[in-house]
Amino acid sequence: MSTTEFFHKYHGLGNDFIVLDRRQTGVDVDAQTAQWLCDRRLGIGADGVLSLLPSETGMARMVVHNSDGSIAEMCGNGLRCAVKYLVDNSGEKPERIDVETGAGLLACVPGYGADGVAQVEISMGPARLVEPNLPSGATQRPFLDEPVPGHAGLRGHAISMGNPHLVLLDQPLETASRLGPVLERHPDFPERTNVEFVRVDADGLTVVVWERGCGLTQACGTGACAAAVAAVLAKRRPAEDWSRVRLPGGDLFIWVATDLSDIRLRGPAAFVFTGVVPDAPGR
Ligand SMILES: N[C@@H](CCC[C@H](N)C(=O)O)C(=O)O
Repeated sequence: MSTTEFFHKYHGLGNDFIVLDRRQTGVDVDAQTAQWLCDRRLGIGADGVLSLLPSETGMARMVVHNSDGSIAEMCGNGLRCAVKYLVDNSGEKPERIDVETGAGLLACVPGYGADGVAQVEISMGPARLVEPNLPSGATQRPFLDEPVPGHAGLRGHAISMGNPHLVLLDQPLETASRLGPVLERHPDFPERTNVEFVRVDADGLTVVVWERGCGLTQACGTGACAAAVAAVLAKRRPAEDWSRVRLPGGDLFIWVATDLSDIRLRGPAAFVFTGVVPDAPGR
């Protein structure tokens, strides 16, 4: 006998997610189910599934599945959506909540509007330059403004926000759909990578992201953070100041500590609809 489970659809600047509140059972979805739920023709449709699981240190532990079923260590837009779900359904208006993620326990400060949480500022933790999921994992040497092996003329910064990013500064944004899928699977990134195509503007950045496990998205929070970190390291944007990051779905605001020990992300989160999780085909 199948039991009724509700899903909750949210988005952050058009980067959309299915939230499953599994704090009672503690059971995550499997890769195949996540892939099917995200399918825009055969399932509910989303860029990812956010499973909210019990946590001893935070209000929940968030596990992120990309639309291809793979697990991501972290998701900035997804975390803002998870915070909106958790707070709006708590009956309280806390000044801050903590959520456990693959990038650590992260502090989230909700901003309230007429319909509950309207935006969230997250302390995303440090940007990491030497990590097992980056090229630096093999060399123990940061990969910053280096030629991308096998791609003449391309230079990149490899930055982890928990999840891996290859940031290409001054790379024409329209090359994202052609180069993104190839670079996502670059052999120097052992766990594949997200890829940011970045234009540096006078007052901020314009970014298109090819996301690992989902392709082009309307916005990517960790991608915006990685792009801002690369721009600070390249001395193209100031540290310790808010930068506007323009994405296809709208704007995020990013703050980078000089020593990269704290990166902050601010942006909106919106509720779309709730429904009953359908039975999987063939069940
Ligand atoms: N859209 C997200 C990132 C989601 C995970 C990413 N595709 C990965 O595999 O690392 C964000 O807003 O950060």
